[in-house]
Amino acid sequence: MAGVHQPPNPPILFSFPSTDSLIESLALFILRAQKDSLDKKGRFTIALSGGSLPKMLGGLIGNPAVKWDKWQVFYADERIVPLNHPDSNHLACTNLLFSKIPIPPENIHAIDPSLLHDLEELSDAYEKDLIREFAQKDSARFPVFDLILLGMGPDGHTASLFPGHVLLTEEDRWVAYIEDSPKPPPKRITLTFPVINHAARVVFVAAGKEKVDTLNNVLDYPENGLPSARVKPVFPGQLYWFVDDTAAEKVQYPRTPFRL
Ligand SMILES: O=C(O)[C@H](O)[C@@H](O)[C@H](O)[C@H](O)COP(=O)(O)O
Repeated sequence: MAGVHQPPNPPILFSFPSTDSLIESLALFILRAQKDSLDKKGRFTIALSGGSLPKMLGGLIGNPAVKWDKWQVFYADERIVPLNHPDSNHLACTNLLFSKIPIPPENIHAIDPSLLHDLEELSDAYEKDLIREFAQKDSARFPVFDLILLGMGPDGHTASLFPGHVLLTEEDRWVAYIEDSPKPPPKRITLTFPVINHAARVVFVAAGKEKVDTLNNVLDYPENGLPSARVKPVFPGQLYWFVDDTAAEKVQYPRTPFRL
C-alpha cells in the first residue's frame, strides 16, 4: 500500500492570540475537514472530548455551511455516569452544542446508559457501535475517523489515556475502559491509541496558562512519552495543535501561520 512505511507527519502547531480567534479558526478548519470528507465519502465522522473542548466548538453554531445531518459523532472518551449527570461528556456536548444545532439525534453516539453497571459490556457495545459505522464502509483494521478532537490534561493525559497506565500499550481494542482514572470520575471508556492514531486528522485544543508546562513537554520533548505526545497519526494522517499564545508561552516548536 502506498505510503504505509512512511514516518508520521510532524505535528502542525497553530497558536492564536485569543480564545475567540482560536474558536473561529477551529470552526473554519472543521468546515474544511467536513467538506473534504463529504466530497469523498458523503459523511463526516468525528470524535469529541469532554473538559473544555465542547465550548471551543461554539464557532460552528448557527453556521449554515455545517451539514449536521451528515455528521456521525462519537466520543473520544466518556465518563461512566448517567447521560444526564453533570460529569457526562455527552451532557456537556448536548448543553453546549447539540441543543443549539439541527443534528439528528441518531447521529450522536452516546454510551448505552443501561450498561453502566458492566464496563466490559458497555465498552464492547460502544465498540460495536463503531464497527457498525465503520467496518462495512472502510475495510481498515481500525476505524479511520475524519477528525478526532482532543484535549490535554495538566498531567499530559488525553481522552482517558493517563500517564503510566497499562492502556497506553493497548494494540488491539478500539474501545477500552478504566476504573482507576486519576481524574474523577474514576470509571471511563476511551478510544485507544490505535484508533486515535488511524484518524485522518487529529486536533488537540489547549488554551490557558495551566497548559504551559505540559504543552512545552509534549511538543518540545515528545521523547518523554506523555500520553499526548503519543498521538502520532499514521501517514498520511495529520496531527494539528490549536493553542493560544498563553499556553504556548514556553514552546520552542515552530508555529505555522493559520491558513486553510
Ligand atoms: O473526559 C475528559 O475528562 C476529557 O475528555 C479529557 O481527556 C480532557 O479532554 C482533558 O482532561 C483536558 O481537559 P480540559 O480541556 O478541561 O483541560
